[in-house]
Amino acid sequence: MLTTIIAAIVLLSIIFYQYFRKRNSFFDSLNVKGPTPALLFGNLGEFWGVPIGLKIQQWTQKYGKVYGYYEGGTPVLVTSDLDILHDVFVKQFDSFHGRKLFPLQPNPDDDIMASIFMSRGMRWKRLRTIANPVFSVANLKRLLPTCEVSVDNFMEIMDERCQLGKPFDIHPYYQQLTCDVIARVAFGEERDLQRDPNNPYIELCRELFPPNPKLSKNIWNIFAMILPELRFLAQGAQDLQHKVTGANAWFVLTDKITKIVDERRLEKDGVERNIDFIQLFLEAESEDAKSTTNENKKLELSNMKVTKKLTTQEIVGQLTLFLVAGYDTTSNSLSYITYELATHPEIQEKLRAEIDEVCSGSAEITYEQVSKLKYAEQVIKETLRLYPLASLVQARLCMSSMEAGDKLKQPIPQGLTVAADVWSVHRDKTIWGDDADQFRPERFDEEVQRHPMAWFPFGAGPRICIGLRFTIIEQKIALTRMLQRFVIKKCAETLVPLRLCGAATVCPESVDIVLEPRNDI
Ligand code: HEM
Repeated sequence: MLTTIIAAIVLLSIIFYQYFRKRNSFFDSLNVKGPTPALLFGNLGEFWGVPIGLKIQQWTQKYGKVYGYYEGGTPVLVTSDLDILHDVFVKQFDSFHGRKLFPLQPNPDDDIMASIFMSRGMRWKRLRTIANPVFSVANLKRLLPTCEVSVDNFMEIMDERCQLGKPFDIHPYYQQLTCDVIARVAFGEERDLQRDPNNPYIELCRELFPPNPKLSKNIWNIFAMILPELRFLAQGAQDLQHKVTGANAWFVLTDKITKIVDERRLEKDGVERNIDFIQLFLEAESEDAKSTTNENKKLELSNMKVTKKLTTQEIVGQLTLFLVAGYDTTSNSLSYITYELATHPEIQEKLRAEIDEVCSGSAEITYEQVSKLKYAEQVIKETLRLYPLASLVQARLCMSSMEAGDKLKQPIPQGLTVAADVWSVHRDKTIWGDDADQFRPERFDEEVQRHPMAWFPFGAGPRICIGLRFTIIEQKIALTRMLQRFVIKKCAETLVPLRLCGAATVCPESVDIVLEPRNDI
């Protein structure tokens, strides 16, 4: 009996060992280099304590512009080659319309709440076609006054911080601001959430973007990464855990937002409201859930017709995503900008001069004024060049085997994830010059012709960030009000250089500054 058990254990060990070895030789078979994977974990262990985007950048320095690593059992091809990136994100979109799959995410093809972000194929096309007009110039103009209300409330808080005259970390305040803005424009929130200790969203949002994710919270995630074939077991275990300990932040948020959408539906006609995303989505709503089924196959964008209808669950899915996407990215961007302005007083002065010239004397900021803030736009672009904070999501799943770029010797196989190393591209001296690591917004002023993939903090191609114009407006309004009133100063507590952390996005550990009132007005 004992001998049989030992023999079985030995046999199983040999089978597992062979299986993991074969799995870890995927890139060898494609003749693609990369960091050596550990038998079970692949290269997961190397992400410990380092944001993934930055680890990938370090590997690029070692292995070059195309290499592969293993996220547990999932091989990921990384590239910073501009032509391959252009093929994957733009030219060959029909073969790369799916995003990288996260280990425990619901199946994007049949999740009834799938957002634009997660969906793919026909379903993505349909959701994107419906959501695009929400961010049209006409709607952005209508949303601008709502944004201003939030920024005015934010300025009151900043006034108080200024009067205290003490250093403080501005990042959590920007998080409150962007959460408030998106809650107003997405689902018509009217309370000032920035001062509300019971803000129903902020802690949930923070939970979804922890600066230093704890292993214990992600145990099922890690299990699913190591054994993707058994992810259904991890999924079941996680569901059970949620039943016992309470749902995770995403589901709590979707519950809250479902209630808001339901209440709005019951609202009588004629209630006066600022325009918001719910309103815009409800106009495109339908009960026809069947119209959402996806055909996860090669897209033929040019021949595709889409039904302009949304189900209630889809509305909730989109709103939850907008809240989460709009909150974290924009607050990080504003924090990085504040750091750069504090450490580059001459750039801050130049930006202030532009703001004074374009916006002086007007109580409200108009869309036309925002559009004239060219230097502000350069400051935002340069910040996002140095800190492409959302690089993790700049990846695609190859939906059908495809040749990409001239430098790959064989087609990219179906099912392989291709990730962009945006940090390396954005700091590449051959693209940006010897001062690539310096903060110099003027570089976006020059008439230099660059490759279309040289700067892409918002992604590229048909799946480029839908909130791009919205976030630029929001950031310009916040910067305008800040510089109209204060001088942002670095202080002994300012971490120079910044320490970066984060998981889903790369964020500054803290941005400690002092606000001084302007003495020239
Ligand atoms: C500084 C601010 C922001 C940055 C850096 C950023 C960055 C990105 C990136 C890199 C992507 C992936 C693009 C790709 O895969 O090619 C993305 C997608 C997306 N973003 Fe943003 N984003 C920002 C703000 C926002 C805001 C304010 C919203 C909504 C209000 C938003 C909504 C979305 C959505 C819905 C997608 C998915 C688009 C699709 O798959 O079709 N983002 N964003």
